Amino acid sequence: MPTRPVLRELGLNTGKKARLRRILFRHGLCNGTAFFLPYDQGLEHGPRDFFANPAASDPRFIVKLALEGGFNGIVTQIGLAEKFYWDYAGEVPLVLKLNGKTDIPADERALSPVNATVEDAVRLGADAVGYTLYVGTPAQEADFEQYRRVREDAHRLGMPLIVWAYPRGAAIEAKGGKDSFYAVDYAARTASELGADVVKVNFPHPEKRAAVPSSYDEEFTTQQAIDAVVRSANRTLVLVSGGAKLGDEAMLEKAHESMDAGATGLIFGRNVWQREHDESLRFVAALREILAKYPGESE
Ligand SMILES: O=C(CO)COP(=O)(O)O
Repeated sequence: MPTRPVLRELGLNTGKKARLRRILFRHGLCNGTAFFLPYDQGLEHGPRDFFANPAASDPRFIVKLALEGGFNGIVTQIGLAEKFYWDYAGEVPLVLKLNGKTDIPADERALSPVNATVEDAVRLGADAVGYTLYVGTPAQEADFEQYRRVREDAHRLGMPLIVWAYPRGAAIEAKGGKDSFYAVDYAARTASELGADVVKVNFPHPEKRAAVPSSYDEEFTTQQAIDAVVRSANRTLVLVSGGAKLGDEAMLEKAHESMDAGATGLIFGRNVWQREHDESLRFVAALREILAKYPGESE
């Protein structure tokens, strides 16, 4: 079983360490695990994601949920951070997403353009920045180059860098798809090799296979698959994403398996906020009970 890396093993400079500690421990409010509330789906998927709970289209609904649910941070694009974070600045850590795109064009040549800078994140009082890296698309080369500049700025300004490592494109589809074990494992390794402090991955599905024989053909359990993904990320902290809304039992099971594998935490959006406020908080409390079993070290 892989072990979860601790802060001193991550090669952080002082600013990154200070900010990551603020996120993971929140001055004693949190236990060294991470539970993020992402809120960039309005850009990435469009307002249809709010149909299930129209109240969630208001960013204030999300920040209230983040505060009452004891989240380690919220994730937004710059427009919402500029207009809504002022009221809550310093109360809940902000992760500023630096790139993003709509889902209107097809994914095949996916490249998520940068629309904000690490300097913006510093000005807004953010404790981390997020970058979506599409692994395996024909635009990968340009993506790596764009990413390199963000990584350099994040290092210079002491800002933790969280990489949304998303396998995409026809080559990935041929090898089992974006949430196959192959694709998620490769994406985790890529983010680690390219210097991410934290990587966000989808939960791997070992039953999704390539059409042609591959090294991922053996029968793997989901636990073995997520163990391997965390091992591939090595000294990059792993966050496991929620994805489209599933049954609560399935989500709690996913959370258990991820934490057992050595993940640092969870980043669940739609599964949390596509329901009314009290119902969200009940679900969050069940997830927090799981995270409470995996306290981390502060050094
Ligand atoms: O990280 C995420 C979006 O940025 C994950 O969001 P979902 O849980 O809604 O898939």
